[in-house]
Amino acid sequence: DVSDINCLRSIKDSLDDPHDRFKSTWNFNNNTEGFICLFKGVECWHGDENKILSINLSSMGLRGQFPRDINNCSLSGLTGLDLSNNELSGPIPSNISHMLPYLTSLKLSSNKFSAEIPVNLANCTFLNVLYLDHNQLIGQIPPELGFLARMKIFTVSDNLLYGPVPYFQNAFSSDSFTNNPGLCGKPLDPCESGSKPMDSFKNGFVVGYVIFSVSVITIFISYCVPWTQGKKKSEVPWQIMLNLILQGKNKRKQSQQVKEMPSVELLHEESKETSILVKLVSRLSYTEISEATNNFNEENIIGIGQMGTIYKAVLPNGWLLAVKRLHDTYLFDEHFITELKTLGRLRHENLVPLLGFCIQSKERLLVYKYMSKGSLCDWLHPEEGGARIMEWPLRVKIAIGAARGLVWLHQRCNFHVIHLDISSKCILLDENFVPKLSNFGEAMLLKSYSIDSTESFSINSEFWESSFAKEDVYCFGILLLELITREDPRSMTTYSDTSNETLNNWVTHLSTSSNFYSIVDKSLMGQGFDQEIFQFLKVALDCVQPYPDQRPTMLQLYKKLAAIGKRHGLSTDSEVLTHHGETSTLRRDECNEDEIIEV
Ligand SMILES: Nc1ncnc2c1ncn2[C@@H]1O[C@H](COP(=O)(O)OP(=O)(O)OP(=O)(O)O)[C@@H](O)[C@H]1O
Repeated sequence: DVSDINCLRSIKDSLDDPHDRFKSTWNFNNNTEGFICLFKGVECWHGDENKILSINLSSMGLRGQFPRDINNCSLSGLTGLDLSNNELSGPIPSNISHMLPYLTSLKLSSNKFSAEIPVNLANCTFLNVLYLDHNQLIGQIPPELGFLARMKIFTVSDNLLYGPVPYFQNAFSSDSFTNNPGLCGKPLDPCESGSKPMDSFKNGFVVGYVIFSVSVITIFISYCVPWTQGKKKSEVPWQIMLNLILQGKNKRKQSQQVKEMPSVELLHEESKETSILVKLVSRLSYTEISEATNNFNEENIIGIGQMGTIYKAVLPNGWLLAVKRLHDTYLFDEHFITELKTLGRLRHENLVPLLGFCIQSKERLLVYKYMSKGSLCDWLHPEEGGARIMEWPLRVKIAIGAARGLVWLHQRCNFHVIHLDISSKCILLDENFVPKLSNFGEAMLLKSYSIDSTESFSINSEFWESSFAKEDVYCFGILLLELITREDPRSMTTYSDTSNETLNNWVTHLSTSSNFYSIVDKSLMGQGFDQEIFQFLKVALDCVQPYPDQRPTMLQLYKKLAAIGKRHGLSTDSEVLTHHGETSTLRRDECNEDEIIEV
């Protein structure tokens, strides 16, 4: 049958067979009936007829994606396909039932298949055996698979699945579902009330949010990964998944990584140091990023910072990203690495998610989630002619959220992060105006505990407390003043060589100003918030005290702001307040392995 021969041709073309385990036996220079039945892994209905019954290409070290043109095989009724124990990646085709309608056995175990299990599999109504275990499949098991009445063997263990196990007519043992981050329900532990997506709106929202976050990443992977080289191709999904989903389950030895960090001089495309960065953040394809930004088209520029130009990137499916393209490789390599080694491994609701990076010859790219409302600076100081209303409650929300992010950075277990560049420019706002700290290019990463005082990163916590962290507190104070006065502290430093002095003069002027009303943003006055604004001002002035030990810690500051913000329905953060206590550092045994890590 010609179609079966073409089917095999397309499979041969689409799979990468680096060890030549099957391709050399698939010789098409033969026209005798039944010649394909002698191909390795091919079984025919009858040995003298070119009609394929099943294909078994397991354990051959094959690479590539699920063979897309396999649908030619459907005419004769291919019933078995075994691609298990290879290195295949990418999604399982969403139209698999059209490709292989007569499948009775599908074995895809131990590969790197990602994305969701296609619902369409439920239309392969003859399926008896379905092995999808040991892959990187995400999302829920489509409940429709439960309708496959003939299914005798089914396993999805060791994937990234979550949500309820569907009801199957043939009950499968728990082994079929183990080692997934969030599967529940028979035969596993019962789902907590709410883990079924439809139980309530709230829970539906939570599941939806997870799906949304994972989908963004997955889609990004599926568009960007196929163009990356060699082994990297298969590593990317794991990096992202580990960062975003399994953080608690699969924590890295962060303190060790502090020591392993690459130095600037050694950073180039294929260096070992670059591969260390790959352990932290996904390495992405230059071609894909370039395409998503319309070849770094001027029209895609959304901002120009000191370190680089920010482009809006649109993936083919419409998802939005922000790409920072560094201006000068040599000057900014250090910032580049610092951003990756700090922000790259942190996930928190008040930090902008850094999704990936790219190093290609002189290009250095950082890829972030797109924050649709831009930076706080853009809102407080719009371009000439633009007027942006910022009500007081919104400013309170932003201040508290940003403080929350900073407390989290200062109080982390394992290592602390000091931002050292806090300003309204580094606070990005998502579509709900949730503030997200960005620009970690100058951040400092410090080990929380000096287990071994000879280690270069060990540092006396008292010294750390009084100098570095209080630097962030000072900058946060300036930020609060900016929120209250709507004056741009940068404008005070731009034209002056003695910038700090000018800034200090401004602060002194504000703190000594006898007339509170003269310094507050006029648009805020008389709205019923005057007393609150005054309380904020007092907190801000505490932060900008000349001596670091006179300033509050970030935690104390956060608590004060949160107490003021209560009136606006902004709940205090129990994780930060009760779990981390009053002190600036925690004893190691107080460290909770599951620190707040939010997508
Ligand atoms: N993830 C993002 N999503 C949406 N817009 C962003 C994002 N990151 C940056 N921007 C926009 O690009 C602008 C420039 O950002 P960028 O971080 O490069 O410069 P900056 O804040 O001026 O800092 P610096 O000068 O220190 O590099 C921001 O003000 C913001 O409007």
